[in-house]
Amino acid sequence: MTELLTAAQMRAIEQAAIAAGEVTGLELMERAGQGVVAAIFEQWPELDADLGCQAGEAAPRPQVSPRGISGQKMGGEASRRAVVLCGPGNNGGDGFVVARLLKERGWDVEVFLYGPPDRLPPDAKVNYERWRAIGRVIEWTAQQVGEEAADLFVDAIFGAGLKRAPACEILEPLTKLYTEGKTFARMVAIDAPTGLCMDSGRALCPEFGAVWSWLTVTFHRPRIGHFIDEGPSYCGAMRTVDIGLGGHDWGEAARQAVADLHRLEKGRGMGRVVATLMSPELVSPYLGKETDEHKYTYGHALVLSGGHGRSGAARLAARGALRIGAGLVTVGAPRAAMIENACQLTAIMLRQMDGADELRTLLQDSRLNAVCLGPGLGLDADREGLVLEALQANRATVLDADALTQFEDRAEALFEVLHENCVITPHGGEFARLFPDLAEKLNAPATTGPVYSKVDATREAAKRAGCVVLFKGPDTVIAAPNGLCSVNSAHYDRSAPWLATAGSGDVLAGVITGLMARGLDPMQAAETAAYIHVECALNFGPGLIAEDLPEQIPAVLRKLDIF
Ligand SMILES: NC(=O)C1=CN([C@@H]2O[C@H](COP(=O)(O)OP(=O)(O)OC[C@H]3O[C@@H](n4cnc5c(N)ncnc54)[C@H](O)[C@@H]3O)[C@@H](O)[C@H]2O)[C@@H](O)CC1
Ligand SMILES: Nc1ncnc2c1ncn2[C@@H]1O[C@H](COP(=O)(O)OP(=O)(O)O)[C@@H](O)[C@H]1O
Ligand SMILES: [K+]
Repeated sequence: MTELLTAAQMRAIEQAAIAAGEVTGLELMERAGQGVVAAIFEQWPELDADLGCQAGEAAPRPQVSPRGISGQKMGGEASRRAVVLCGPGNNGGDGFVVARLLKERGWDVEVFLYGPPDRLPPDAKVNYERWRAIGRVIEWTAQQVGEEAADLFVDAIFGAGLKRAPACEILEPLTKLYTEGKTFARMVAIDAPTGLCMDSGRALCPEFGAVWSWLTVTFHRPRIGHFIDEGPSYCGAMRTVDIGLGGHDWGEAARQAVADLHRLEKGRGMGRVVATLMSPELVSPYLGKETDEHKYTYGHALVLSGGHGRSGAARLAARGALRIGAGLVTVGAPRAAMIENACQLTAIMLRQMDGADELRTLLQDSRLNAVCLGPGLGLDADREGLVLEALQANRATVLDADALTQFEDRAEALFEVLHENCVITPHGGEFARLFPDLAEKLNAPATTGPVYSKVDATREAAKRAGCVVLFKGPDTVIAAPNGLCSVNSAHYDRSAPWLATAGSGDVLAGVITGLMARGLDPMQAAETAAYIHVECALNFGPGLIAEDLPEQIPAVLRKLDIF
């Protein structure tokens, strides 16, 4: 399990290990530098002379292309030359270690320092001196940095200590190098690209953003900002290096802290629960079916259809619910949409259902244990009654799309009736309709950190709504009212841009509904569905349309070893 930490939590873990005498700061810095160098050669093996690669060989295309620009062939003349850009703190200290280790491997290394050497913190100062014994340090000038060329650039300017937007004289020359294609070769960020808030994934400098990197190497555990918002675009590819802090099981400690809501609210200190990064181990292990059971064991999901010509979204959701293993799935359609639904449904059942009264009658059947409303539902006045009726019936309920938009400007009315067995699944626009103040905070320009993040916003929304909120995107954030939070990332090796297709969210809503029909609690259903949804997209690959998603579920389940 991967816990995503805040910068403050990471600092606390380091300090605890140092205070306990397990390790010194200097040792951690040395391991960090070693880890960065190892990660560089893992990412670009052609740079490792020991592997016999030729100097000046072309760099492979990075896994993620900042701003979509693909990797470029680098100049051969300047091969094995590194430019290490050091800042005034311990991030700079890591940079001096990297410079020394590269020099020891025969590299030509140029080191720039931003800030006066006599103000470096102690560990960084030691490594500055060690470097000075073998190489020179050039005082930072924007002009000189902007003229550099190298096989490898190392961003060791700011990491976890970043408090405000870096000065223009730092970011401007790096932007110049980037736009001129010089850092296309290889730019590696230590801990984080300079300028990126590690808690939020937001860049602090409105003019220059943060440093576009091809590889970011962080330590112990990734931070939240590596996985949400703009973070992944700036980070390029991600590697997390073990620096020997493994004894601190922060993940478990953080989960226990959930019980203490007072501590949760204290803000960004030690008590704040971290988010979890979704991974296969966190997918519910209870998705298989047992030999002796029958269909009603696995629940009966009801998906409400929109009117004539608007019923496709409900069928997508229903298909998702059935494929994930709900025992039975019924589409409830208004009279006008009965024929089109009947023509296209087979294993999924169909019931005519016009209006809230008929929904109430239908839900007298207690076996209908999960309801999905929203996909294609429409915004007619009577739709609100359907949503309220479904919520009053106290079933596991998933609200998406129109069921959320319906309550724009009247979100409080919805929050009053939402209950703890609900999941709401807004995309950015729907989130802003229900939580305009949170969306405003999230989108407000920020120049000082830590910045209010998508994790903060989703957790606050869940608390306010009193149910699980799944805030969609390539960085889907899922939060429960008790503060539990996870991030389902479709970045790095899980990049799934083909999910940006009409109807994919409808399938997700259906899969969550199917899982809740099967008895999963709302948080687990939302997390599991979000993970499987991205896996389906990855399994299918390019050309994906929403109809393909449910059809990938069997293969994804097999891959997860679920039978
Ligand atoms: N001993 C340790 O605790 C370890 C620290 N490590 C490294 O240390 C880094 C954190 O070091 P620091 O806490 O010294 O912080 P940084 O090196 O990230 O920042 C240096 C200092 O710059 C100042 N600053 C912040 N924003 C600024 C701005 N916009 N303009 C000018 N100055 C600004 C702050 O006072 C900050 O303390 C990590 O990112 C990691 O790279 C690693 O070596 C692992 C071990
Ligand atoms: N670039 C992307 N990478 C990965 N997932 C994405 C991307 N864009 C959208 N998604 C996912 O696709 C789904 C889109 O849902 P939504 O916006 O509700 O679309 P629709 O209403 O058309 O179904 C969400 O699950 C979202 O997380
Ligand atoms: K950095």
